[in-house]
Amino acid sequence: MALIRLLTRLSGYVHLKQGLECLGASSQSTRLQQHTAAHSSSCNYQLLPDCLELSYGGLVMHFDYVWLRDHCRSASCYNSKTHQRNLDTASIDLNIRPLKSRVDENTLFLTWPDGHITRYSLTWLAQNSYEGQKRSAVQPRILWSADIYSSAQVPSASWDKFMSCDEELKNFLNNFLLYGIAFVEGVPPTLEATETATQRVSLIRETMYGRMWNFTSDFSRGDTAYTKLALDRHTDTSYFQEPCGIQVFHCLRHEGTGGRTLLVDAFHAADAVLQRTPENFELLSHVPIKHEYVENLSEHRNHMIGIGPVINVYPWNNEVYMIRYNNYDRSVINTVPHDVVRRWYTAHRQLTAELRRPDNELWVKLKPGKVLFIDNWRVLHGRESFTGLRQLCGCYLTRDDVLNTARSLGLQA
Ligand SMILES: C[N+](C)(C)CCCC[C@H](N)C(=O)O
Ligand SMILES: O=C(O)CCC(=O)C(=O)O
Ligand SMILES: [Fe+2]
Repeated sequence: MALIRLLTRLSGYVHLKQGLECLGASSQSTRLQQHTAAHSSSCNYQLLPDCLELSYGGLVMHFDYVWLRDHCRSASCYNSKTHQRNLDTASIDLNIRPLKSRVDENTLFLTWPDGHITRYSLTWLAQNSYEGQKRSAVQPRILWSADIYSSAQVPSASWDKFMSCDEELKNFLNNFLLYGIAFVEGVPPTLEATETATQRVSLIRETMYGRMWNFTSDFSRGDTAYTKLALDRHTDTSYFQEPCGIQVFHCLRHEGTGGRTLLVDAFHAADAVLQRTPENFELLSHVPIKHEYVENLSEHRNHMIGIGPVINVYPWNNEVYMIRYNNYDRSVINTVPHDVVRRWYTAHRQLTAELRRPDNELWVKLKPGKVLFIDNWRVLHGRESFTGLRQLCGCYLTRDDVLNTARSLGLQA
């Protein structure tokens, strides 16, 4: 079925071919070339009937003319103080083409039928072209097995520096973005200090579990998390339309045995599925799955529903950005026919086998003072069963605000 779509997406040839087709049909197309003397950055472009083709920095790119007019950054079209568009896109003639064009070393100039001139920096065009985006990752990451993560010896942030020094926060966030987990050590074992640590990174995302939570195995809520039972690897709040981006755990005390935390890089597992069986990856990234949380206690009544595929990818580069994987909270499958259901179960089994490979399991014992941040869109968590009193506090964070902090420190996020 959609495998063919996936393969064309991955091959990256489809648009190049379209470009050549418009070249073939270009009896009236203008052919202009310019070789700049500077370095190796030679630039060629031609005005094809329905797009501008630009070769620059080793890339062949195609820009639609309406797009080019829409992305004019001149003072009348774009407010560079607010970074907002002034131009009314709906006023652009959908058949617009430039009247004149030229290029110098770094800049392409287009003159539009009304005389308006747009300047585009060639590097800006390369960065913002579809062809450029297709090759690059939105979020560079290091996919890990337990061995890869352990050998990397990723340092934990230390509480004092973390709170006072931006460089420490930046390193922490850099590790968090690369691996999907990061630790702060030396945090006072209190809910208040945990809250202070999280607020250094982001806004707290309040949910029906509260803002900061502090829980033990008292079954105070209608969920297995509030017991002493083992929990298999999963993402939390898969039953939200937008699952919580980050989860924070701080074990304030444990007098007993067991209770270790399990962490698994689900993007690494998804990548193994993609490499070995692309049609299974395709199914997991297209079949909509419902997750549901139904709580019916006298003090707590909640009914949450979230729908979306297990693997969520950006369609232009097939990069995975979010996984929903929670077999406890997965609800009835009733939106696909039985033959697709069968193939989906096969695909889900393969992903599960990858997630359960012992070499993908990172086990850590959370101790008072050690705060764990987990990317809940990427890294699954679970826990071993335990005995005794175990008290865990933490919260969820707003993903947008974590990424915002990272960007403000100069990181790609
Ligand atoms: C973390 N905290 C104890 C507050 C909530 C646990 C939520 C558990 C739920 N089954 C889920 O996976 O989303
Ligand atoms: O008890 C734990 O270590 C984690 C439980 C859990 O999965 C959760 O609270 O989300
Ligand atoms: Fe959980």
